Amino acid sequence: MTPPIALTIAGSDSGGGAGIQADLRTFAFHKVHGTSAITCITAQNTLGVTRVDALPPESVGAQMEAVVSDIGVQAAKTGMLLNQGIIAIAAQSIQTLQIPNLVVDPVMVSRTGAQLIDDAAISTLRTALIPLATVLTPNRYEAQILASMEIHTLEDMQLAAQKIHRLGAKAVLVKGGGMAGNLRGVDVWWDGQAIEILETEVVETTNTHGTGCTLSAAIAANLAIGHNALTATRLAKVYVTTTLHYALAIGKGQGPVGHFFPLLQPNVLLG
Ligand SMILES: Nc1ncnc2c1ncn2[C@@H]1O[C@H](COP(=O)(O)OP(=O)(O)O)[C@@H](O)[C@H]1O
Ligand SMILES: Cc1ncc(COP(=O)(O)O)c(N)n1
Repeated sequence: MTPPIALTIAGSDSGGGAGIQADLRTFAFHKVHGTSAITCITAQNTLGVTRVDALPPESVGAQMEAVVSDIGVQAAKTGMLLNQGIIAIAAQSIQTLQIPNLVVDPVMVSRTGAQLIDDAAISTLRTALIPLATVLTPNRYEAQILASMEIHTLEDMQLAAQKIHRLGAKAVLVKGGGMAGNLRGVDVWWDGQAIEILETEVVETTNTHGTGCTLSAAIAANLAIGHNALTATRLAKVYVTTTLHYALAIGKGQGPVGHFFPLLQPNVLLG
């Protein structure tokens, strides 16, 4: 068996809900072999992040080189890259290793609005990494920074997607999880030709930890399988909505989305 192969370049979430843990689980449930280049280690649970340790940028570059030179990848995604040095080496390695199909989740601001990386890192993300993206997936707050505008309405999401597209990504998906009301289930796609509104039902749960990581990993998995970028994104949106329906009520805070639904029928594996 020779499965499709995807690479996640992202941070570790000790609580298992987001970061590389969510990415590898998402790849597996798409029958895609997951590989990883770990950028940082967070001490994290459902209540928040208590500590972050970055890996040296050279370590991130070496992990990418090791995976691609031997195993090869059909798609990659980036998640929490943390600092300017890691962003620069990730961007450089993506080019020299000629990684096709890149999903950039520009992890900069949490859903609560807290900025996670400094201004120098945001600048390198903008100029070095975003232009390499096949699909760029900012949340509401990241889109506000990248488009230099406030986002309150569906029209604002559309305008922001168009403005951000000028940074050089092939397609931009402005995600609606941080919006109000029904817009929480709406993402806006712009690829320079057509606006597409990707809408699913809103799932009423506070257990939404890992939605962004899961979405971008699912897009990368679908690209590795061979879907075009818009189809890959539509399928990923349905996948993340399903994981919200099966979200895990664990911990004292915001629990993670749940990926086990294909295993819940009797007679699958141990049943
Ligand atoms: N309550 C919800 N119901 C349905 N879809 C949601 C909900 N919250 C987030 N999503 C979806 O999850 C994906 C991730 O979006 P978002 O939560 O905005 O990203 P991030 O985790 O980066 O802040 C998007 O496709 C968004 O539409
Ligand atoms: C290591 C790591 N990477 C990314 C996120 C963002 O998570 P979300 O998918 O909820 O936006 C996180 N909380 N931790």
